[in-house]
Amino acid sequence: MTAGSIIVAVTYGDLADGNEGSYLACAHVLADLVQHIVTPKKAAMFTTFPFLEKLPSWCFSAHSLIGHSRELSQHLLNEPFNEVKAQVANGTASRSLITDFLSQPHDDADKDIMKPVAFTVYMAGMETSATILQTFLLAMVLYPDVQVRARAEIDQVVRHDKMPCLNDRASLPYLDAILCEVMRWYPPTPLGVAHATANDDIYDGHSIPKGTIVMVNQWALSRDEDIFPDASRFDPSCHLTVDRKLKNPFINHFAFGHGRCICPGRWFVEYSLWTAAASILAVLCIDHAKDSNGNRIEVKPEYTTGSLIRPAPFHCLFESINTAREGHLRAMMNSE
Ligand code: HEM
Repeated sequence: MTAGSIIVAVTYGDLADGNEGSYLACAHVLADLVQHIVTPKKAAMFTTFPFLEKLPSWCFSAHSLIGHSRELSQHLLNEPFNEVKAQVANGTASRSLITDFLSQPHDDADKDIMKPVAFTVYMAGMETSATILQTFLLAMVLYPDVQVRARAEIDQVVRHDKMPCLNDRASLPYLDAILCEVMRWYPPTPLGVAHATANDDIYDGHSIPKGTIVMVNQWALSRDEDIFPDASRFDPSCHLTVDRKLKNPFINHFAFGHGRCICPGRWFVEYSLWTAAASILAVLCIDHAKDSNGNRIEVKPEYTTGSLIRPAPFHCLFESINTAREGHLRAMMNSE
């Protein structure tokens, strides 16, 4: 929800109470449907047997899902946009991507482009950012030593009654290394995003005809034991040099894709994710939850499959460990 709310705020500004939640819920259902419709197995089937594309959609079991996802897409494409337009007309809109667009001269053709642009930003950013935050929490439960080290770094740099802020970032390299490792450990799009070659090409002696589907296997990159020994272990240190500097900037992470279509939201993620992770670690200890008998509930790193993966639901316990910072955080949340 946090990841989605930030992206909605940037894209559409402050929407009416209740509407933001309903759009987010709708977007979540749509993302789930797309996961069912666009699977790596189906992509392989359509690539191997291209004639399947010519068949009407009712030939496939996903037919009703496609219809429903179309309705949801139309809803998300139009409703938040129309709401912001009405806010602009009655002078209640807060600044956003859409208000910036509406404040400039535009015609219907521009509007037809702007709606999907906003929708794409929102859909591309929401689930990926949510996955990364969930993976961060999962890693903190499973690797308490990493959590303790990250909190110690924050407490050494930031006064104990202050929240960490982006100005502190340069002094907190281990936290940056954690975020790089979260992206490496379980990249949200393990097979990247499919592209097709626009022309015939030759790569490393292999001929690649025009129209070939090309995917970067991020999962293989993440499991390259030459670079990441013991790759299934969560180990932020592998992203740091001996003098505690990040080996590669976060925004160059392979999990953001490559080339012309590399994720344009990566700076946004860098700041929003850093702020969320730093705030969580500064205020809360994340631990295994306990069952009704007081026994620790074990957690395993289990993930959904598909083009976008996320951790299977897991239990964890949050305990406030700094009342002064907790007070700041609550005040910030209540002032919104
Ligand atoms: C940790 C979070 C994120 C990850 C791992 C991620 C990853 C990716 C990847 C792998 C691609 C495809 C790149 C390619 O085609 O090779 C992509 C595209 C894209 N991302 Fe992100 N993304 C994240 C967050 C965001 C956010 C927060 C936004 C918006 C605020 C965003 C907006 C986009 C857009 C608009 C595209 C399509 C770009 C294009 O086709 O030209 N992403 N992202």
